[in-house]
Amino acid sequence: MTELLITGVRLVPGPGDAAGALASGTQDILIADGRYADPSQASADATRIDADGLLALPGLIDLHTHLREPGREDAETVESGTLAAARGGFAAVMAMANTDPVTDTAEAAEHIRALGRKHGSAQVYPIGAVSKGLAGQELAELGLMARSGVTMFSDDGHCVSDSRLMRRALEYVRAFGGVIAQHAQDPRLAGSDACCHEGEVSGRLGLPGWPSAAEATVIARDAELTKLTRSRLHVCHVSTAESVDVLRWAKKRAIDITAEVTPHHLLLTTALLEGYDPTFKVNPPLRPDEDVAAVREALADGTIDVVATDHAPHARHDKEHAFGDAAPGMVGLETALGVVIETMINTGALDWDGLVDRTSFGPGRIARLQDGLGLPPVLGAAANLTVIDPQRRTVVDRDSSASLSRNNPWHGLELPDPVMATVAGGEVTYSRL
Ligand SMILES: NC(=O)N[C@@H](CC(=O)O)C(=O)O
Ligand SMILES: [Zn+2]
Ligand SMILES: [Zn+2]
Repeated sequence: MTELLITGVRLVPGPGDAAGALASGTQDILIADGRYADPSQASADATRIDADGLLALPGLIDLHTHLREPGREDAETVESGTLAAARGGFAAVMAMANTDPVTDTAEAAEHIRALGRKHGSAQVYPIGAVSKGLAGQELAELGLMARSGVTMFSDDGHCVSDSRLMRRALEYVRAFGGVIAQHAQDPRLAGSDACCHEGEVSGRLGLPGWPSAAEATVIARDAELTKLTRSRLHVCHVSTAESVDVLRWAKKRAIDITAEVTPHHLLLTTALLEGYDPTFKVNPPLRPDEDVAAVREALADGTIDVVATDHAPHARHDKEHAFGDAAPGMVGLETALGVVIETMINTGALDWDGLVDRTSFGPGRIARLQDGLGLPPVLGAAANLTVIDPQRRTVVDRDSSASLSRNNPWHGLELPDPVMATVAGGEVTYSRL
């Protein structure tokens, strides 16, 4: 029997009152053989972690991680990416399908799961592609992938722009309670060269524009298709006020739609593009202040359900190019919780229960994860826990990252650096205590 006793920690079990959940407040938490146990039964030789003054949250879950393995192990591997996840407080990550080969079969999904079991410092759940090879033509083997345990499907990196294919995908996953996660980008309004929010800055810098309408119109169409098929839709990386309006409208009509916002869209703005530094190139692009305010407000009121990182590591030789030619995407696993604390807790927009909902319970509900993930700690359940010091702050240094990539937009910024220990699936995956 291995026993871990976390002493004097203040537990934030999250909103709601689940039967048998540990009470909120300061206490000792015992994890015996990976499961929550009665701390009064701890043996004398239990490993002790002194967590006086720290908070314990249900383990974070990231719905949107790019691990790059198989195919681009020079940018990230399951090992390095999940190490970054553990350092960021994540107990589990959902791995996007845009690898090489694409995760578009049950075998490919099983391969990701096996890599996660072998090398993972976080639990790894594969996301299946919607279309074969992400080509947007033919549906992938959604049913077979579902039978192998896949619950979420996405062509992320590409939009499922064909309305008929989107309708078929939504119809298909409805049978088994799956969800389609859409990268909302109308390729006719924002093509593959679009790299800057369309507005004053894009005009002045001479960068191809990505209008807000390219996102909002796809969300509106997909909401209608979700209603038509009585299925379930999740919207990736929502970035604008117009998209938030569409989400509010859809939710009011009881359409089964959820949405995520990234840490970078909660804090960074279009103004950063002035220096043409490709570190700040991302899809969808960074937006102006008004949009940042709108997505924060939407996350606070629940119109946007969750935070998801869209951790998108890129090797130097793909990123260090002229702005227009560089690969889009930025890393984010290690800084995500710090950014959410800075933008949502330190501003009073969310309380700790709200943060637990947006970073753990919400993602767990959307992806329908099992294994004690996204739930309040309950005696007997597998432990997934993030221990934090919300006061701790650091200047971000891209070179101290566990990620293999250095496309870090937070480099040089002072941010909360809260994560002290992470427990995933009953195992301590990271600790600086
Ligand atoms: N966000 C990005 O700019 N890039 C992502 C793909 C995506 O999330 O659309 C990537 O895979 O690099
Ligand atoms: Zn995307
Ligand atoms: Zn992505």
